[in-house]
Formats: sequence, structure tokens, C-alpha cells
Amino acid sequence: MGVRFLLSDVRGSYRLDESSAPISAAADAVKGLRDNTYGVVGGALSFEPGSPDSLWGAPEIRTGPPVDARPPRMHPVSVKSHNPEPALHIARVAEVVARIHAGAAEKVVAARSVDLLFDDEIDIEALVSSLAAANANAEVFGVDLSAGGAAGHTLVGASPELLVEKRGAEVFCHPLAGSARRHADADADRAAAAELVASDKNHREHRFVVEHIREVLAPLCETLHIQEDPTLLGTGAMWHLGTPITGRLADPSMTSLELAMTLSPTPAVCGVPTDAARAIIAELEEPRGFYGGAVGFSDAHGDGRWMVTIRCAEIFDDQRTVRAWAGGGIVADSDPHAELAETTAKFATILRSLGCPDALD
Ligand SMILES: C=C(O[C@H]1C=CC=C(C(=O)O)[C@@H]1O)C(=O)O
Repeated sequence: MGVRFLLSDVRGSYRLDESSAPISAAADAVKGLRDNTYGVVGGALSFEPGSPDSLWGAPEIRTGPPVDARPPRMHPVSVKSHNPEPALHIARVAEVVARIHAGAAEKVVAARSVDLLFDDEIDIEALVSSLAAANANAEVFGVDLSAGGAAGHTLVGASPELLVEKRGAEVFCHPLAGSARRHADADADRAAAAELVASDKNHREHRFVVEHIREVLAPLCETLHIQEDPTLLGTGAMWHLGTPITGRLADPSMTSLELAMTLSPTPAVCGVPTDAARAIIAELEEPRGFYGGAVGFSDAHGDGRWMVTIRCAEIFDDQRTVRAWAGGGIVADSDPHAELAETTAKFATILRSLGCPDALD
């Protein structure tokens, strides 16, 4: 990729170059910002507690124009494995629903991954450019994972979900939860959006995330404003419910990295209560690594932006093996087959940009 960290949207891009210092624990990055070892840190926070993060520290971050938006190139590919097989994902979702009925949790996000093998090496700059072309409402990112011990691996994605942004004392969040697949046909697309907006189940799924953010931010903020009803947000592949949140920090010296560490994982990727959901995820799923964590940067004033790590894939060191991830929030009335279809729809973001939109058909 030529850089250690890249985050870009329609407003512009942020890059950390190859001379940046590797940092494998977020707590060390916070310390390094506070004692001025680094002017800025950026990278990826792991979903797994106790697993390495992959962060990079540097004197400053390079800002520039948005990455070029370019259409994907088609790439021959084979599916190496489904983790787990679709039928087992359906069974796991049914198990999660049963646990929710038994009172073990109120919401749990169930995720799965697919491993793909490409005939040709992936050009990561080209992949990021094609993600940018198809996802104007998202932040595209690329993070070199070698700071976290995965030498030669890169995390790439287009996240539509702002975990937290901080500018001075102001904080912003834009949680998403509640989904519907988009359609090429305009009438079907509008109907899917209308159905999502009218769905009680999706509003309940969404509210868990908003309430988590309220609980975390309220004690840290002098003022906190949470829009009453969610609004509709469209990505290239999906419709979501989203709620803008703004607040004013009581202690403006708190860094955006610390805010990201405190907020993450939200119930958009984990569940309610957090610990119970985490335990169910750890029991039922393969380790998630960086999927479900956060990607972003913070400067020494604490200003910066962190996205929820979704709609993403890890490119392995052979540059041909790719692990893509997708998940969905499960509540008491979730339908396991519909949840499998929702994850398939979410995979479209990364698969289209990898030039293999039909890989899972
Ligand atoms: C967990 C993912 O999406 C989250 C963000 C938006 C909507 C979601 C949902 O409806 O389940 C998820 O909470 C994912 O894309 O893997």
C-alpha cells in the first residue's frame, strides 16, 4: 500500500508513512500521545480483549485529497472456506436466539467470515480506490497489521459507521444498526428502505447501540444530544438506521483514542450486556481479530476519528488470500435464514470492490 495507515472519505485523506513506529497495545499509544513521544497515532484496535492492536506512531499525519475513486477490476477467485459453513451460521444464530430467550443476553451480533483465494495478487491501492468509488458515505481504510504481529497483512474496508470523532471538546458518534439489502430496481430499493424504517425489530436492534453510547458518554460529557428517532442511511449495498449524537466533553484532554477504547465494542458489533455477548461470541465463533474493533487516528490534542471496523477484509501476506467478514445483530425475534442473507448482502461491499461480486452465489 506504500503507507502504514490510510483513512479517506469524500472530504480528504489521512496517511501515516512507512517510517512510523509500530505500537501493539492501545494503552502504549495513549501514553505516547500524552508524553509527546508521538504527535499522532493511527491504525486498528482489535476486537479480541488481550490481543495485539496494530497502531502506528509518527510526529504528524499527512493530509491530502480523497483517494482516487476507480471502478473495480474483475479478478478470478475461488472460495477456500466459509467460516463457518452457511448452514452452521444459521444453526448458530438459532442458538443465539435460544440463549436470548433463556435470558443470557438481550442482543448478540453473530458474524462469519469467508476465505477467498485470488489468481492474481491484490493491488491494495486499487482495492481502496474501488471501495471509495462505490461507498461515498463511508470511510475507506487500509491498515498495515504488522504492528500487531501479522507481518505483511493489511486490513482494508469501507466503514459507514462512525464510532467517535473528537474536535476540541466536541464529540460526535453516528451508530448504525438495523439493515436491509439495497436493490438495483429503484422501486424495490425504496420499498426495502420503507420496510426497514417501519420495522420494530430493527428499531429495537438499533436502540441497544444508542443506549450503550448514552451510558458511556453521559458521565464524560457536559452536554449530550441524541437525535430522538434514527434516520435512514444508504451505503452502496445496504440501508441502515443511524442516529447522530453530539456531546461536549467535561475533560477535553481525553483523546479520541481513549474514547474509542471506552466505547468499543458497541452493540453494533458485540451485544447487550457487553460481557455476556462477548462470552457467547467467544464460545460460538472463531476469533474475529480486527473485525468488530475500530480503525482511526488521534493526534496529541486527542482530536481524531475512529470508525467501527466493518465491511472489511484482511489481505494475507501472499497478497492473494483474503478473509472477508460480515455480521448482524440478533435479538429475540431474529430469523436465522434472514440473518444469513443479511450477512451475504453485507459481504457485497467488499466483494464488489475486489472484482468478484458473485463469489458467494
Ligand atoms: C456488524 C455489521 O454491521 C453493523 C452495522 C450496521 C448494521 C448492523 C445490523 O443491522 O446488524 C450491524 O450492527 C457488519 O457489517 O458486519
